[in-house]
Amino acid sequence: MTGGRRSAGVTFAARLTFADIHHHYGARHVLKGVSLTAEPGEVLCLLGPSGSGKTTLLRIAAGIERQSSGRLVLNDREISGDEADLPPEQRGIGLMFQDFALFPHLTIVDNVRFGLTQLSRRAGREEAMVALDRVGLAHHGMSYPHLLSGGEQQRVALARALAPRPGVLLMDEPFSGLDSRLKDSVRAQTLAILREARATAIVVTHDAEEAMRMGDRIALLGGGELIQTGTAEDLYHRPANLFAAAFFSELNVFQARVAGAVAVTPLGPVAVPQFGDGTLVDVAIRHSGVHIRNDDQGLPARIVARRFLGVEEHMTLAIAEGDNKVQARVRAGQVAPGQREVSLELSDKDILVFESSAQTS
Ligand SMILES: Nc1ncnc2c1ncn2[C@@H]1O[C@H](COP(=O)(O)OP(=O)(O)OP(=O)(O)O)[C@@H](O)[C@H]1O
Repeated sequence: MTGGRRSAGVTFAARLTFADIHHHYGARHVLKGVSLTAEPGEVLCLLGPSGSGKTTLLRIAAGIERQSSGRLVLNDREISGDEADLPPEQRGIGLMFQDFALFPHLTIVDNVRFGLTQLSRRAGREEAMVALDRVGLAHHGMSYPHLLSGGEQQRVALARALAPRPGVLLMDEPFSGLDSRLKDSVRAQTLAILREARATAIVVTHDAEEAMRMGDRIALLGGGELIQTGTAEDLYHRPANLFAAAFFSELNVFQARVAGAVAVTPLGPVAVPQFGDGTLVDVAIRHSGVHIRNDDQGLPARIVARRFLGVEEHMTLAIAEGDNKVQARVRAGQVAPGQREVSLELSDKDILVFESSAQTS
């Protein structure tokens, strides 16, 4: 091996392309034509609710599951499709499971060596130590898993997955087993290690905030379809539809029919020049976009419920006219404890309008 310890263990990041992947479990169509590319060296977060097909897509990439149709291409080489179907160990793709379970009876270094079966025992141990060094745990090589904290065990699992230097590393909910206080620091460490190893990583999560914290890009899956791919900013500011918007923000949603380029909602009229008259639209207003004014010049409303959340308060408000309720997140302390009547205004940037999928007439 050439190079010193600090530069050792760098992977040759690969590009992985999913081309029109379909998958069925019996009669259930769980992936419906997913086309997606993870670029070399990027961290791509695969985000979606439970059952959207995230794990199935990873299993297909790893070669544990064979897709019903579609191709997988690593760099320019088909690894699964009409021409080829390489077994998992020949794909150069690493997989780190949700329950990163380590073998309790093996030392840490032997746990990491486990994925290096093609090497001699001695070379395997050396490579395992390089991988442990990368995650800052070389000094624990001769320990056993139960002596390590949850965060350290997670890093051992990461070292094990990186040790064979996969071109692409797949991680299925890698932080779900950690308690919430540990999660932030382990996530930051993992990201730093992935960057240093220059690995291409696909990270599955159902947590939009986690995807925003980790991903260079995010691919949002819903019902087996790819809904939208982009940066966190793209998905937050320009969601493709109501599903994507609701994944990234808490929303008040009102349905309205456009008349004269305006949609009238209980919170007032919203200009919608992009929609023709008669179009049924969903007007989504972020909870964080409903503000309490310091004067009485806005829309009158009454506080029905309020919950203190530290920096913010979550409020349920009844609009004076009609029987509508809206949710708002406001700065804590802005409204006096006993105050009931308030005046509302909206920030334009927190109003998102989509053609309604429920096109009833
Ligand atoms: N082996 C299987 N046999 C039959 N159906 C399956 C199998 N594995 C998954 N499914 C179904 O396929 C769909 C997609 O599952 P998948 O585990 O890929 O979703 P997911 O987005 O990873 O969900 P989660 O976040 O809950 O793990 C689900 O409806 C699931 O019930």
